Formats: sequence, structure tokens, C-alpha cells
Amino acid sequence: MKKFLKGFYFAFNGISYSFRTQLNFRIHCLISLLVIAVCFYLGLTTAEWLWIIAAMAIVFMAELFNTAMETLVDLVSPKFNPKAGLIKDISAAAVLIAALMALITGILILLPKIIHAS
Ligand SMILES: Nc1ncnc2c1ncn2[C@@H]1O[C@H](COP(=O)(O)OP(=O)(O)OP(=O)(O)O)[C@@H](O)[C@H]1O
Repeated sequence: MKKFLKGFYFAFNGISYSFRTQLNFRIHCLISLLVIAVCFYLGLTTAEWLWIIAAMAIVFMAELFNTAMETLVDLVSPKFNPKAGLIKDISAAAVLIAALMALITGILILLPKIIHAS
């Protein structure tokens, strides 16, 4: 049981580190809170909530993996190395893809409701 709870502590430590060091992570948190507030206001169906939550989770996961990748690259290759740069660029590209998917999901679900509500 202690080991199980320790796992949560380590995971929270990773989230806390990303939040403290990554501006993008903080921006994702802020956007997510705003989107959740809008979703409550507009009244989403269960299926719509699931899409929004899935899109957000994918963005956060991509951001966390990206932070891990950056930290790993800085550890093994602190000096300039084209391959180290490429790894960081590819990792950042994964975040971009996730963010675009989230943006499209948000537009498809929220825009018709916003237009209908106004
Ligand atoms: N060791 C390195 N060798 C070569 N290029 C690097 C190296 N480190 C970073 N780069 C290049 O600089 C870019 C920015 O790297 P950096 O580590 O500042 O990432 P970042 O996304 O700005 O991270 P952070 O949010 O921590 O500032 C990378 O995407 C990569 O192209």
C-alpha cells in the first residue's frame, strides 16, 4: 500500500516539475480551465464531455512526455548536438499534433453550441 501511494507521489512530482518549469504546461492548464468552464456553461452531453476530456488528456500526456524528453536530452547531451536538437524538435512536434487535435475537437463540439447560444 505504501509503495502504491509512493507511486502517486512520484507522478505528482513529475506534474509539479512540468508545471513549475514549462510555460506551455501552465498555458495548457489555463486553457483547460477556461474550456471546462465554457463546457459547463454550454451543457455538454456525456459523449461530448468524453471527447473534450480525451483531447485535454492527450495534450497533457504529450506535454509531459515532451518535458521528459527535454530533460533526458539535457542529461545525456548537454552540449550542442544536431541529433539532440532533432529529438527535441520531434518531441515538440508531438505536442503540436496533440494541441491541433484538441483545437479541432473543441471547435467541432463548442462552436455550433456557441453560435446556437448567441
Ligand atoms: N543539445 C542541443 N543540441 C542541439 N540543439 C538543441 C539542443 N538543445 C536544444 N536544441 C534546439 O533548441 C530548441 C529549443 O530547445 P530547448 O531546450 O530550449 O526547448 P524548449 O522547448 O524551449 O524547452 P524549455 O521549455 O525547457 O525552454 C530545440 O527544439 C532544439 O532545436
